[in-house]
Amino acid sequence: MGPQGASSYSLLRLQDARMDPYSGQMSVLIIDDDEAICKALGNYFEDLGFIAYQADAGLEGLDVLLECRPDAVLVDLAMPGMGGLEFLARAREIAPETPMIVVSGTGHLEDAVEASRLGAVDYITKPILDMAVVENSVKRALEHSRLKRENKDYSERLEDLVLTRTEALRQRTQALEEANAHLTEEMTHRKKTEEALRASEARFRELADLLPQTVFEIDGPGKLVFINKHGLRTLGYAQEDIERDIQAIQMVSPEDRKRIGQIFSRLLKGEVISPNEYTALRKDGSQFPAMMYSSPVLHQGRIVGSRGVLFDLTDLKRTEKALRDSQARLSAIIEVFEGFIYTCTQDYRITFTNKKLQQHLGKDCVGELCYQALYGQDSPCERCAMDQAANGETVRQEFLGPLDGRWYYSVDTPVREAGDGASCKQSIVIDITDRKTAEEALRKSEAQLREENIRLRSSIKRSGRFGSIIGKSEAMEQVYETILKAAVSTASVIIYGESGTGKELAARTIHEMSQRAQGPFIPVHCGAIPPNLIESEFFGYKKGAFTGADQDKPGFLASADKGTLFLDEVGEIPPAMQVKLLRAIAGDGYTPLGGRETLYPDIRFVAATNRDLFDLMEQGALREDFFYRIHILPIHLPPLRQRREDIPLLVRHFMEKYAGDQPVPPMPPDFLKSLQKAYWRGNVRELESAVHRFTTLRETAPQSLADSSPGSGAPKGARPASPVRLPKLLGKEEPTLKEVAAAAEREYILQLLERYKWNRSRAAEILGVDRRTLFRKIKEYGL
Ligand SMILES: Nc1ncnc2c1ncn2[C@@H]1O[C@H](COP(=O)(O)OP(=O)(O)OP(=O)(O)O)[C@@H](O)[C@H]1O
Repeated sequence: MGPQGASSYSLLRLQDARMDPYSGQMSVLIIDDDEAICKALGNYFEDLGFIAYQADAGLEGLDVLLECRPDAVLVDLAMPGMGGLEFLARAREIAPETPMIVVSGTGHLEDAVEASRLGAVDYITKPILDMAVVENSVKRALEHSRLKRENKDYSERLEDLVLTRTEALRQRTQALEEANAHLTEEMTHRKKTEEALRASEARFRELADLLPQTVFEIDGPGKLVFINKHGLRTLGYAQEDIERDIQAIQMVSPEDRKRIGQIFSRLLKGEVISPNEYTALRKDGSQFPAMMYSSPVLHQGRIVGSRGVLFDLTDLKRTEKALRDSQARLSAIIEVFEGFIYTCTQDYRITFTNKKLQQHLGKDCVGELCYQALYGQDSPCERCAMDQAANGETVRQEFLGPLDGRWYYSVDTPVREAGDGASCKQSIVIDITDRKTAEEALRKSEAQLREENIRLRSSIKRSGRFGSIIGKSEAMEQVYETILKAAVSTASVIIYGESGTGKELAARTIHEMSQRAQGPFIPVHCGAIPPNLIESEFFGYKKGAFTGADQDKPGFLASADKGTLFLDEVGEIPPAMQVKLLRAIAGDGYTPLGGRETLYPDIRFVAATNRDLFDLMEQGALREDFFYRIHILPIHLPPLRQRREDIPLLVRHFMEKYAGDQPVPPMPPDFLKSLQKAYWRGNVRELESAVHRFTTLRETAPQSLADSSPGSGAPKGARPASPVRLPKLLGKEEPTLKEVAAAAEREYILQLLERYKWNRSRAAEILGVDRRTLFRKIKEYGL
């Protein structure tokens, strides 16, 4: 009997019976040699919706089991051939999971036990009185089998799950360990990097502190985090300000702060920012122009801030302004410049002409050939300085304009244009016709002057007089030459000569021949001024400057303004006064005693001395700087004994002078001879005195005659003074007592001076007065 198709089985019933939650028809194999039972059971289960397979023997049952794989098996025990127990044993091998239910008519307990041992899940005895018993048993068996299957599946799935999860866990643990190791390595690396970064930051800041520019660092949000020492100083902050609150330091003006913010955000995006100009701000609120260069600061590939340098542009701006100003001035000068200015290229093309030249030519001539447009030539001018200009030389020359016959002075300079060397020449041309004419006139007048000079010399030769100076000896002619030179110069003059040689006379002549002749000539006898008064005498004083200063008094410097100050006996000025005088001579001015204002007089200084100034310098009595300031134009007046040929002229001159309106008295025959032989230690002054005495007293024995032997130079012992001859000297019948005393004093001083060969120190000693007092008396009495 083959498997038979089952009648429809209610799925709903199956689901109600919770036998099979999944879709699909259940099947049951019924094995029984009793056909009726087999059929009844088959029909019954087919009615239930099962597919019912039927077999009438054990062996056939095994085949169906193998082929159809029923969900449950109902098997009889006692069957011909293979019995139920053997089937169970064999079936357990083929389909161990399929539930087997025994339906037997024997009812032996041993069979039931054996069937159970062989895997039967239930044991139903025949006759089957209620098919529902079989149905329930099958359903239970199917449920059990399902549960078992499910359990097995679940166990298997669980195992798989555990295995999968365990593997996943292992992998995750391994990944975590690896990640941990990586992280640790990363952290170490980062730590090292950060340490290196900190060290390099510190080095950067140390270096930045050495730079002479403002170096700063700003973080991402735009806040100052570092500024070097120079920056602090430039912005007027102190180290404490940084320590207190570095972010309070504002480097730029409030208006520029916004701009900076925008620039930093661009910088943070990695943009390259070109340098910008800002108005930098100092702590005290003052501002200055500055240029800022910024570059991004990278940390691990990320821009975290910026670093920059701030340059103070004050000097640059000032220079730029000065340059602009000077350019403007230059343009203004070019605009009003009275000469011609033009530039041209190396192929003689005009590139620029100034207004003056344009007016002169009636057009600008730019682009035209210079030699044609300016000089009316067919080829470059012979004097053209183009080649020299190309070599970087400046050429100055005078030339006669070929078109107008006027004289010009030109300065040709190379014009260097950026990059291409001496690409063209600039010429400045000035009309010098007037100067040339004046020069010509000057040359003519010089020639006339020379002629005049010659005439003057020959007139000196004839008359033996140069201004008020008498003498025509060669030595004196040389003196006149130097006086003339001194008269046309403004340099300081120093006159050397023994006492009485005419130093003051020479100084006065210089003054009278100079351009200052209309100004005052102030002689100062420095040796006669008491040291304590010297400053007030020279500088003058203001009312109230000291006790007794009851009104302003101008000093010698004020009196000599626009004239000549003659410093006689210059070596007698004390060194302290020399310093002050030096300043005044050098143009630094002076201040009167008790005054506030510095005065700058316009004075020509002429000094004189009968002493050796080098000796005085060595002794420390004369400052070197003072000496070199006054010793510029020296004049040496020769002593009278070295120009005896001038004596007759001088005698004649003085005799006329002292005779006044009276006729010149006749001179005894030997008198002139004796005068020419005398030593004349007191020089012209002494000679003048002798002639004076002769004219008034008819005295013919000058003291110097005593030393007339040639080579004699020193007094030969003192002799008693002659009685004083007063009444005649006074020229007055009844002089006052004061006049008599003064005349006696004058006469006695003169006698002493003559006796001691004008040795004033000796005379002062005998007179019991100091040298200054004696100097004063000599001047006072005109000795
Ligand atoms: N060459 C001269 N011709 C005419 N007079 C002269 C000449 N030299 C000197 N004298 C007269 O001699 C006198 C003295 O001259 P002066 O005072 O110029 O001499 P000094 O060298 O300045 O003397 P000291 O050094 O003593 O001041 C004056 O009266 C002056 O007129």
